[in-house]
Amino acid sequence: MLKVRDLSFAYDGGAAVLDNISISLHDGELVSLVGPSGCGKSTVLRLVAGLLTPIGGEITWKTGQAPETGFVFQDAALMPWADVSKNISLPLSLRGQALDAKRLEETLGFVGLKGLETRYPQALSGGQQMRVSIARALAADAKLLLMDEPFGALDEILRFRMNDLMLALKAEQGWSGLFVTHSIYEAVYLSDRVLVMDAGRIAGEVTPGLDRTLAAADQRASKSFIDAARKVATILEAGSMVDA
Ligand SMILES: Nc1ncnc2c1ncn2[C@@H]1O[C@H](COP(=O)(O)OP(=O)(O)OP(=O)(O)O)[C@@H](O)[C@H]1O
Repeated sequence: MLKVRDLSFAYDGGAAVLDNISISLHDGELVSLVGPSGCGKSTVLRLVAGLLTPIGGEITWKTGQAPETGFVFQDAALMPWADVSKNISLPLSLRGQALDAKRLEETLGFVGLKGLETRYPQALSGGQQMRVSIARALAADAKLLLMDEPFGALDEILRFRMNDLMLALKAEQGWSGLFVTHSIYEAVYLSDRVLVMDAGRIAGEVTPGLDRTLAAADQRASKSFIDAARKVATILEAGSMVDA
């Protein structure tokens, strides 16, 4: 779907924040970027989203142009004046399109929000708000999700549930995703591949190869999971600590 080749970037003529980064993302794949604070993870997402222009290298798409893309951030960033339905249809409304009732119903079902369509954000729990944010990203038939620490502010129990929701949605809908996280375990649990970043470069890559037929708790206790987490941790330990 996406090839990032020898990408370099600096903010406002300053020192390089990314140094010759190369990443590929295949159709239907979820790839995580994990690394210490300040190593450049969010900058990669911003470049892929076209919000920043690289100073070197290139980003190319299989189809010649970026696919329909959805964004999910740590802050659910819902509009307080709009109910759940209106928040979910907002990206399409901004493009002058309407979200048809069937698609809205389907999307609410995917994220377990049926019955809450007329609630306002302030009357939703943190997990429900995050579900609205995910539904909003998916409602416009996104083929690519760019996710920046989406579950970083949630407690661990809710975070586990949201991880399972993402896996179920991906299996059902087949989108691809780039997922930024500080959590080694979240990266391993969710990803087809984990890219370990350190100080503006890719320091290593780990393919967890988990058996997706296992139940969540068994998955997290499986040898593949523990081995993959150890490999990611070892690469991180060998790197420098940006901002430490
Ligand atoms: N708008 C900006 N202007 C100048 N420098 C920036 C800007 N945004 C980020 N940086 C710097 O670029 C570097 C990479 O930042 P980035 O946000 O991509 O890192 P990150 O790995 O996502 O960090 P975190 O995990 O803390 O969110 C950091 O040194 C940061 O201070």
